[in-house]
Amino acid sequence: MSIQQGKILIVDDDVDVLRAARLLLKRHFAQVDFEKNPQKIPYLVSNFEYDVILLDMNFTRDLSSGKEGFEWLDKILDINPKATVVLFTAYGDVEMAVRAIKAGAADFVLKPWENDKLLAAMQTAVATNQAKQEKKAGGATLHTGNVLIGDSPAMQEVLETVGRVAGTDANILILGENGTGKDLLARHIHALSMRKEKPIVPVDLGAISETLFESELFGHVKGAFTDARDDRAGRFEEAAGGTIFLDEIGNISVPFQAKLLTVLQNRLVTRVGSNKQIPIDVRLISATNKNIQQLAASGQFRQDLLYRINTIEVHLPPLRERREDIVPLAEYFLGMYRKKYNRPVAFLHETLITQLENYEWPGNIRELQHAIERAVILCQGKTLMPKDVFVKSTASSEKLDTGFNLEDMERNMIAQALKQCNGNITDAARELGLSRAALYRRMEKYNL
Ligand SMILES: Nc1ncnc2c1ncn2[C@@H]1O[C@H](COP(=O)(O)OP(=O)(O)OP(=O)(O)O)[C@@H](O)[C@H]1O
Repeated sequence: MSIQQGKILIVDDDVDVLRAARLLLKRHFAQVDFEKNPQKIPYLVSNFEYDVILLDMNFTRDLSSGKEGFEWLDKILDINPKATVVLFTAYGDVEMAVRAIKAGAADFVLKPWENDKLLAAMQTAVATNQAKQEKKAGGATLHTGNVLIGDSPAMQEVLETVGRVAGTDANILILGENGTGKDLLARHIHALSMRKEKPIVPVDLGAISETLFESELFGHVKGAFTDARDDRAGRFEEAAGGTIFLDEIGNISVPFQAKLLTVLQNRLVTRVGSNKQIPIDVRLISATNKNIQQLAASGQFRQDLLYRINTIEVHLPPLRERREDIVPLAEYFLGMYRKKYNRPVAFLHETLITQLENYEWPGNIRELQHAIERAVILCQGKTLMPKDVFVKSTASSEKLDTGFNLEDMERNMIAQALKQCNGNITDAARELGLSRAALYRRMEKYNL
């Protein structure tokens, strides 16, 4: 028996499954980590590189539809679009397998599993992932690269401010519309700080349910509630020595604002179900796309919490207010995706440049990035033309007359939800019952 190179993460809330799968896989792969709490997935996937993630489809919240597995799959692919995920389920059927593969999973294994089958699926997945990585080694940057482009005067001002404060421990609040680069800027600040050797732990507060809020942020002890089978550290403890990035902070309810404020004031957390106070050592960066001053003025956001988190306030301007960055960003994404997809295209046509510069980019850099990615895939020649980037949507006009079309209906519902929520992604995702990542992927698919 030989040990294959490969780093595997197993996520399953059934400890027996974890133990048995790990025992089997450990005999064949160099490293096998396991985690029983799916809420840890974003942290693990952001901070460690796994060749394959073996993901349970059915966690305690919902025992058979696999919905939770699909949501976690979406999240993983949002953090790392190149991740290789194999889904694991006791309730699987062919239909679910097909949906899983369509949603981006590499494979599907049924529980109870046959050792040979699980092993074969994992070996293939590891090999596929390693081939993908070798291709990438030609120099292509990750989908969500860490390069921050910003030569415009507006961005230079932002970068100058963060350059001055990154090395201090000051709390920073980043304000900006969806897709302006708040997450990227938070990582940039962390990378410039004295805490850079320690983790940055992102927490999407818009995606955490009220019931999980406290246990997620502050941790819990065994027996604190029905599913608390072990002691677990919260995100504040995980970020020890590093940075905690509280994204979508404008979304939390007033009672939780009070709890967060107490933790930030006392710099102590108490795990749910315990009365022991644990000191925390973190740098706090928060972000929101909401008008937080207005929320504070109307009583929806506590003024004292706002004072606590916005020692330094950084406004990330929308792309339409830094038009000088549009072409450098477009060129950067062009280079990144031509390598990723191995396409011949290398130039932006002059007319396209003018159109890119004049467009309003309501979805900001994320919209530009998706538009260029799609165009690179579609473009046949060496020069990207306006028609490659500004594709007219055909979904409703061409297909509806053939009768009901599921894709058209989905597209229309998403468009309506976005309109109703004034383009706010978090609110629209909630209305539609989707994760933000899933909504982004569909917006990209339907060119919305
Ligand atoms: N200045 C930049 N240079 C290069 N890439 C950028 C820049 N700003 C943003 N991006 C890219 O654009 C995409 C969106 O950025 P990011 O996720 O940081 O935005 P955000 O403001 O946090 O969005 P949201 O509010 O929707 O969560 C990411 O893929 C990011 O890497």
